Amino acid sequence: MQLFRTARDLPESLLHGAVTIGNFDGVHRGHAALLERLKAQAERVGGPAIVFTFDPHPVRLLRPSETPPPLTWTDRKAELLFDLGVSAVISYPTDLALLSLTAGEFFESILRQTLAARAVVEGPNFYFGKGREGNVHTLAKLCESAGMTFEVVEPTIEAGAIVSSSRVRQLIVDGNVGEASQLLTRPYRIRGMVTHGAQRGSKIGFPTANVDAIDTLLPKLGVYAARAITSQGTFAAALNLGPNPTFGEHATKVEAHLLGFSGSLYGQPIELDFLAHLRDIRPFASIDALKQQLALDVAATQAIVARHSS
Ligand SMILES: Cc1cc2nc3c(=O)[nH]c(=O)nc-3n(C[C@H](O)[C@H](O)[C@H](O)COP(=O)(O)O)c2cc1C
Ligand SMILES: Nc1ncnc2c1ncn2[C@@H]1O[C@H](COP(=O)(O)OP(=O)(O)O)[C@@H](O)[C@H]1O
Repeated sequence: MQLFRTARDLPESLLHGAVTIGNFDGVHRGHAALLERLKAQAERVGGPAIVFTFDPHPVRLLRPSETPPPLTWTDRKAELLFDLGVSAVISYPTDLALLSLTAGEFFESILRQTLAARAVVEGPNFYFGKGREGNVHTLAKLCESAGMTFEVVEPTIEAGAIVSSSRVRQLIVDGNVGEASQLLTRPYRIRGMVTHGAQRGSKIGFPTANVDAIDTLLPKLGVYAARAITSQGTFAAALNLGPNPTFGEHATKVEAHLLGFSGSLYGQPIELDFLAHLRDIRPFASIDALKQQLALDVAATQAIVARHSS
């Protein structure tokens, strides 16, 4: 299981396998179903199961203003793909040279010369080559003439609709993180670095790690039950994503109170799994009223995290 950030000088073990190309943002159940077919094709041809993905997403280079933040950072995506049994992930450093290849050139350069693929697996809405000129019909013909197997995997349907990264993204934007987790293979996760806040949290008995430098999509503002993954262990966490109106602070921040933790997290990386939306943020008439509500949020978090762990 290896993540490659280049397609140059790949080891021999990555050649002659089954390949799928795509963004795999979030790594959802539709992706998981496609990877089952990828693994079956890999076994059939006696080679590796390879995911070829892009970093950054091609649209980020072509139309930056139209690109929402991704659901997963590259290392996380690779970790999730490895958990689903993929042999290797190639995260291609997307550049304009790659994006200007025609469908035929892309096929020749990536699938034939770089990977010497024996089988290719895609969903029906796969497009490739300059201006998205190639589709599954183009690819089927190219594969046939090159003697490669090509398989199209039908999309996964859940509750009457196709499972897609954009559907997961919408659920997250709506704060519906529980439903998003159902469509993903794991709870929705963000990462960041712990910075200094106003130093109020410990004074009121609920210290919070303020999390900065988040590089993926943020859920709707609100209070959430979460799980915090730190270098000092994994903890249940009551999370506030938004302002602190009780203190007249209106800037959005992400802060997590870790249950059963004491010590310092300043300057350290942290990852947060969103398990459930608890309530909206609101101003409280007094600090005591806020503290009473925080105690309820902590109890709710404890119950939800316990349910997730069992
Ligand atoms: C689970 C949780 C829920 C919170 N809910 C609210 C809220 O509804 N309204 C509010 O004004 N502040 C809320 N807070 C934020 C506290 O006001 C905040 O943690 C405190 O101001 C500490 O800020 P500091 O980290 O900058 O010191 C919440 C914090 C947590 C951890
Ligand atoms: N249970 C805990 N949950 C979160 N942070 C904690 C906890 N215990 C100690 N800390 C530490 O205390 C800091 C938060 O304290 P706080 O008074 O809210 O300060 P700040 O306003 O700088 O975030 C965290 O960044 C972390 O280093």
